[in-house]
Amino acid sequence: MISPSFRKGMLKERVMDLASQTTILPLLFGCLGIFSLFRLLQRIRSKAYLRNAVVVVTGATSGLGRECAKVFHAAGAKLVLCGRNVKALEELSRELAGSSQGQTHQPFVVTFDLADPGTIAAAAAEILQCFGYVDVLINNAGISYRGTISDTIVDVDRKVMEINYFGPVALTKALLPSMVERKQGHIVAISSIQGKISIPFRSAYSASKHATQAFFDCLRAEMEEANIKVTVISPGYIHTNLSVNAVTADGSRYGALDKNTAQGRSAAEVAQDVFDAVGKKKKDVLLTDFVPSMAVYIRTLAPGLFFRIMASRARKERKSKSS
Ligand SMILES: NC(=O)C1=CN([C@@H]2O[C@H](COP(=O)(O)OP(=O)(O)OC[C@H]3O[C@@H](n4cnc5c(N)ncnc54)[C@H](OP(=O)(O)O)[C@@H]3O)[C@@H](O)[C@H]2O)C=CC1
Ligand SMILES: CCCCCCCCCCCCCCCC(=O)OCC(=O)COP(=O)(O)O
Repeated sequence: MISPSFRKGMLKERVMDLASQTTILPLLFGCLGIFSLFRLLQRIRSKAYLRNAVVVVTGATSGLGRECAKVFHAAGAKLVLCGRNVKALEELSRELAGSSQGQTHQPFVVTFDLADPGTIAAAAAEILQCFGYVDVLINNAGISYRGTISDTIVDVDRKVMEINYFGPVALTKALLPSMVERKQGHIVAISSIQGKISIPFRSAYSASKHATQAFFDCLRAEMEEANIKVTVISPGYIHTNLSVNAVTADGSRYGALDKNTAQGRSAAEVAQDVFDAVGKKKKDVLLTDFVPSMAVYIRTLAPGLFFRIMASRARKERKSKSS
């Protein structure tokens, strides 16, 4: 037998439930609606920012650079494609022109070697001649490295620093005055999670990416007054030829696709993230899975633990190579 007071309590609870549902549900849908609208507006703003913008992509012959070229071109950017291989760049330029949907622009091609400091000023002048100015410079070109510090000749350290650090720095400095004059511009550096943490057997690569992070962080602060935006993007593994083209201790090509790289994210997907980050004028972006992201936090908050993990990683890798 249910007592009248108990029944009354239940009834009160049901009424309260119904009331809370009727207020919470519309509130929830309202918030979702506002959030979706906000994201839509953000996407429209990003696209408007990059439509008809002059975007320079270095390392456009393959991997992430090639995919960035596709994404930015499809969004209506005016591209300048850079690399060493003129045939590959012209092929890409034709492919982009052929795939055009909506209002797109025929890309220009500028070839130069980032490892040759003497070519960069002339390359920058050629880039500026394409459309008369540059809105966005994407410093994407780079090479990786594999080797032990003890076996690696210093020329290899210099080569990696030249391509990954001094080259992009020189190109940025050469294009900066015209951006400052226009009080408008955006510099993007494709770094790596290895610009935030060092992992064994990648000394030269990791050092070049740490230097990249530091330089472009300084640039962001110094250029704020001139309205020049700076975005540093730090991806984890991407499925590209980066490991195949990596340089080794004696300067020879590594020549193999590593398992980690093969299992990495698709370059097209990462290029879309790069587009979104640039469109939103983000300052610093990590594009990695949970574990590498955690590694960045552990390096900062518990460095001792991070160093132990890295030492154990080095021991294991050395053991697996010697067996
Ligand atoms: N793949 C990955 O796992 C990750 C990559 N990154 C970064 O992404 C960027 C792109 O690499 P990714 O696409 O993976 O690798 P790829 O090897 O596919 O592409 C590298 C690009 O850099 C260009 N390049 C290399 N050396 C030179 C040079 N001396 N002068 C001019 N251009 C040069 C290459 O052009 P060319 O035809 O002239 O050789 C190529 O277009 C790099 O900065 C890399 O460090 C960051 C994190 C992870
Ligand atoms: C939840 C506990 C977390 C514990 C953290 C353990 C630390 C794990 C170390 C993870 C290292 C990740 C390295 C990622 C490296 C990477 O993504 O590099 C990208 C590249 O630039 C690829 O270049 P490469 O030539 O090295 O293939």
